[in-house]
Amino acid sequence: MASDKTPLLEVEHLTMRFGGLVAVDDVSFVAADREITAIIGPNGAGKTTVFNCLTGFYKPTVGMLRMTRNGSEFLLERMEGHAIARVAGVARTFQNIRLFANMSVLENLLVAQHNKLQLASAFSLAGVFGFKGYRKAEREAIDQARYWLDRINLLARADFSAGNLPYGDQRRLEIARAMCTGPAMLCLDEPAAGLNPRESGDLNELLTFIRDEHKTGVLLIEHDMSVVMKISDHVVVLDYGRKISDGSPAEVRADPAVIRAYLGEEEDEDLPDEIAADLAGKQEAGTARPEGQG
Ligand SMILES: Nc1ncnc2c1ncn2[C@@H]1O[C@H](COP(=O)(O)OP(=O)(O)OP(=O)(O)O)[C@@H](O)[C@H]1O
Repeated sequence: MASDKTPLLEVEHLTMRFGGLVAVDDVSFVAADREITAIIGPNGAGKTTVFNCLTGFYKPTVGMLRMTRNGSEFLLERMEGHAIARVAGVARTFQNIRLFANMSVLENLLVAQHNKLQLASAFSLAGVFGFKGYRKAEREAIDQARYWLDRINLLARADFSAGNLPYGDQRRLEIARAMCTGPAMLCLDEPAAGLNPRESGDLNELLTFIRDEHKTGVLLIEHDMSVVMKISDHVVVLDYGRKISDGSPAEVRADPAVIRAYLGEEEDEDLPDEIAADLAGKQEAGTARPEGQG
């Protein structure tokens, strides 16, 4: 473990089997609070399965997932997905964009705050009668949405249909939507997929802002090494479901086990430096922008 900071998420001996296939095999790591932790690895390494276990999509076959929020501990493997999001404060985005394409940009951010508004409406009565508490909650939800739209430079397009935004803006709107839920940990599944270099730069800036200004832990699955190596505080590497490396970006980048996993090298402890340095470039070249986007 690379960091001595406060643990936010402790994953212990996580194993997920699908019949005879072991998608995640005895993986342990710690993601610290207020840090960006990246989970990387070749296709099929088990990264998304880890996310699915964390967010309640799957019940792990074995293992413990302990989340600490404001001094309270939550065992995620025992919780339902909605409680993981609402009580433990784990927010997530997916590999494919899941905005409400026909709703406006602003509405997408208000929908994310539905739980808060529902509580304030006493499950509809106070909302129907326009009670003060509800109106206040509604104003706060709009303020929160406007704050994040300003942050991602979409305030002027608040009334546009989300589905008509350029691809990179949609990606950042998804992150803003997740942040409107006030999470303790933000889980992002390949947020840089399909982004051009300028959009990747904007993404890096947004994620470091979330970490530094909102003191939120970020867990990131990412293939784009220009993003991973630039902004991560800590990198965990999976291959065939097993953890093969865990450390700072520099440590992981120079780890022969990681280079072998990515480049398919034979056992060789003396890999030349340029191959290690090449790792970033090769991964970048492999990232394709989805067809018809942006
Ligand atoms: N619901 C499922 N049922 C059966 N096998 C699954 C299921 N989900 C994932 N797998 C398998 O588990 C393995 C790990 O998949 P996973 O999607 O977690 O990998 P990944 O590292 O996220 O890959 P990628 O980078 O391609 O998204 C793969 O062999 C995949 O086919």
